Amino acid sequence: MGAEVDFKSIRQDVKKARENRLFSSPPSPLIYIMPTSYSNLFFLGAGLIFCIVLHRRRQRNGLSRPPGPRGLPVIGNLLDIPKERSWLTYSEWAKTYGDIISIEVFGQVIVVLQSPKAVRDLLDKKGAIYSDRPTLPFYELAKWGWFLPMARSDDQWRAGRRALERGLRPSSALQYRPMFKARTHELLQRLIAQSGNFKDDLEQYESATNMSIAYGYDVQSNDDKFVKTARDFVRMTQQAALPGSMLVNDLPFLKYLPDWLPGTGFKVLAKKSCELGEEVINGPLEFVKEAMSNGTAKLSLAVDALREVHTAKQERDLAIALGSLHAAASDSMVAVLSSLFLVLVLHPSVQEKAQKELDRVTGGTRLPDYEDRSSLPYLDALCKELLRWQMIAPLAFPHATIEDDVYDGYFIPKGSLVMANGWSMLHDPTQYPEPDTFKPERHLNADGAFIDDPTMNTVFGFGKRICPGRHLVDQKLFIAVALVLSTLTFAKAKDANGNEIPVEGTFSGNILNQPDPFQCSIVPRNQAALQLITAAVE
Ligand code: HEM
Repeated sequence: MGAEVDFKSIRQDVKKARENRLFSSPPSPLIYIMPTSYSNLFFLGAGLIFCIVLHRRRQRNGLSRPPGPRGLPVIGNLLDIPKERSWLTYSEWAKTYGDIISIEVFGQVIVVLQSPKAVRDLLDKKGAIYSDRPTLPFYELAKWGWFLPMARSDDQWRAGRRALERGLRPSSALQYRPMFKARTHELLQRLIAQSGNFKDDLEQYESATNMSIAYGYDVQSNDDKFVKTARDFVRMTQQAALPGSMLVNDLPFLKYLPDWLPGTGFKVLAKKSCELGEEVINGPLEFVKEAMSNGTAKLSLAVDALREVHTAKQERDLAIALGSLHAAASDSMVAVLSSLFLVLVLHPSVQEKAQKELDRVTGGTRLPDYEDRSSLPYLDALCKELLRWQMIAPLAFPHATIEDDVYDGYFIPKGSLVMANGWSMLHDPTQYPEPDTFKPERHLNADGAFIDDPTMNTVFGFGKRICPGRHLVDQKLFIAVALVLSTLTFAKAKDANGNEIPVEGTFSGNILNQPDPFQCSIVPRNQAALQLITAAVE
């Protein structure tokens, strides 16, 4: 087992750092540009010079950058970027500036691509230039560069990608079908037990599937140490990525200041965050090695891959790939299935239509299975619409360029941060009429057959960085939606007086787009459904 990490003390440090405005969520950008002491004034002056030099260098070769809203001196467009759901603002800007826009924050050029063509031309066809990730000074200090979603495009990232692509390819995803069914049966049972917090139930389902694939590890509760560590780690990385959340990210030279100087508490936080990351990498793999040595290991990617590991470097690469898998996947299906529950509460007609289709196939006397998929086009369309309607990662993760480039007559400097706005592509009213309406029928043709729409791949990102978990999601989402809808009924919850509790149906987030908390009633559809659930988990 890896070194014990004192998570309580890390959480206290995060809290303290927030109070000291080293780390805040959501932050007020102004906090970081208002000098409050002489030392801050010095930092600000040095930062100004740094940004001006950077800005000049980025303007170099005579060509102009893509258009975008004009920013303020030094801080650039910092105040134009909303802290919540920034993809909506970028989509609005597309109407004025076109499919490719650029803005700047403290000298950092940010390019936003808003059409499938621009994304194909740059992120797919020029993947060799556009597949890096930006580094944030806090990530460097916390040594988080190993985490695949934010790793630079170096050899270690390539090794990790190779391991995940191999373990998660379509044929491998098929072998997890029995496990997906079993974990969904457990989820159904927890949902009808009515803990009152379906998000907890979804989180446990999500980590149970991921930990099973990666390590053959059975998650018994949401308090599981490996699960909590991964979740803490991912949430920290998301918070630290928010523009303006860490002063050192905006003024990178601060990282060179000596630790004893006041205002450098972020360095202590970074050191502890590094320990958290190491625990995500090593903790579960140590468990697998121990289980292998005493003969109790279950089939998993780890067991398969450890047989081929001969050097410490290979073991480290594997530990990083698997740690990335279970941490990267920790919130994704929770967001998608929460959206499903919201849709079923807000649109009873969708629930009715899907259940009618399912009953036609199963007769209501058995649970649906993968073999039924070709007879369930509305259900497939519903899954696709869930991924489109409130896509969970509308801006994917930022890519970065490793060379200067010219596109459509615009200059895109090396080191630019490049975001693809999937929201504007999948909410383009010319392709998806009434884009904000949840309408599974848009994915069906006039004969009711499912339409395979290549633009829908946008939900999984782009080029060499496309989500390696996408084939798993295809298998996992279909069976989860089929089992949930065939056995359960969703409706608005009622208060003590029997009045319906209103559901706003709002979403929030800046990196991950998820429904705001809401209450709902979840009950078995009928006695037969209850018996099917009970029999499935026995
Ligand atoms: C509904 C579910 C999911 C969605 C919508 C989703 C979407 C995405 C997106 C948009 C990216 C960024 C791609 C880019 O930068 O261009 C990504 C990256 C990633 N995803 Fe997923 N994902 C999902 C589930 C999963 C699962 C289940 C796993 C693992 C089993 C996973 C593992 C990863 C990893 C490791 C990366 C980083 C890839 C890299 O940077 O090279 N994801 N995902």
